[in-house]
Amino acid sequence: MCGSSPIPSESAPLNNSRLELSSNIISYSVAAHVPSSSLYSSALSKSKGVLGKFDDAYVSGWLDAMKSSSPPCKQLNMDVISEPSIDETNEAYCTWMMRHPSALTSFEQILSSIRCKKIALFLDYDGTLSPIVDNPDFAIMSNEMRAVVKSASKYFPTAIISGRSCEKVYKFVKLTELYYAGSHGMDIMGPTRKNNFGDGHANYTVKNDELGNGVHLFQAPSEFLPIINEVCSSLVDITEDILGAKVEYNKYCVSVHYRLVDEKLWPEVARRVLSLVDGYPRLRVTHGRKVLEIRPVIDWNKGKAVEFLLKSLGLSNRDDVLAIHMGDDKTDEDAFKVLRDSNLGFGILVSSVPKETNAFYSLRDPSEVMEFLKSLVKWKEDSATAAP
Ligand SMILES: O=P(O)(O)OC[C@H]1O[C@H](O[C@H]2O[C@H](CO)[C@@H](O)[C@H](O)[C@H]2O)[C@H](O)[C@@H](O)[C@@H]1O
Repeated sequence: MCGSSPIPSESAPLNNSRLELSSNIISYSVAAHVPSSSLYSSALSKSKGVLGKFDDAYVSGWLDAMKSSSPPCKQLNMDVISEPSIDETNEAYCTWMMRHPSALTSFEQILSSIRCKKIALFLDYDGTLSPIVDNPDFAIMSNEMRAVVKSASKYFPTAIISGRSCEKVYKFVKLTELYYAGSHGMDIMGPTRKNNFGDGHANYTVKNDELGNGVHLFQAPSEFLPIINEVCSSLVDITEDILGAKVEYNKYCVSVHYRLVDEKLWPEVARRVLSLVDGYPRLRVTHGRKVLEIRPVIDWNKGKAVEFLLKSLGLSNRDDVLAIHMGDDKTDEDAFKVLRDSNLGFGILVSSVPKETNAFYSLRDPSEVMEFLKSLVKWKEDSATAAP
């Protein structure tokens, strides 16, 4: 599985190209893995005349990233993709685990570092709280996972930090007691009962809405919204003939999924997306797990969102606070790095294959995430019972 180079490079070169998106639009071509030859020719001919600098050499840089952006799927169980188990991994994975030990087997060690500290929890959604599935609309969180996240939030301030929009991730999680940082942290909401955060921040707004009556604590400049809407519509148009391509609107970002696109057409997906975004100097393209993400060129990411939330919660610059961020994606590295560099806490990478990471610990998959959260809650409950 790991081959001669065991560390997949999810951070392969992404340009700072620009792009934008649309409204509540989700386009999903028919779910099938192998497009017909007529679809091939349709998809390929559509691109003629727009390539320009987006030639094969340029696109191939992206292709490497696209191919390595999610572990290969070994088994299909219903709609859930089971990634390679630890039993199937080779020596490289074991070596990697020595550098990024399991947060479960290291739980006692973790306890020794968090005892007497106030914990803040930052949780990615896709691939961390829910398993990676083919169709992003079906990335359902189990009731058991929801229950343990709810229990954790009773003891620790807990935030979901996702590439999805706040509204969308809230529809999956459905817990009003949490903080939500959607669009990779560009849209942050908190529960209404704790509405004294964000004072003095330039982008602070308060607005009740359908998100459990939450309040907005931070938002990227609203001028990006029409741009994103426009780009989203264009992306839907230019990918409609690519079987399996899906465009997902995430408010300040747009995702172009290619998980279900035949691999032969991946260069075409990249070419079209890069070409379109190139016309939007204020947008750029990054990649996640079998997804290209179009987002504003602003200095904001999941790491900044973690810092913002810690400050908002009165938890920054304190020796008695320890933050834990758990995530599976390249975008989670910004949060891992902030915690590592500032000594504010540590990251836990959720991965069943070796990856370059700034996280200290690792967990294999969402089921291990759930076990870890359960252990944290149990430790807290036991400590409360044992207290005089
Ligand atoms: O930060 P996250 O919460 O991890 O969001 C990142 C992207 O997650 C979703 O896509 C990923 O999960 C899908 C469902 O399992 C999967 O089909 C897709 O291939 C993955 O890339 C979400 O749909 C994207 O919009 C998020 O940006």
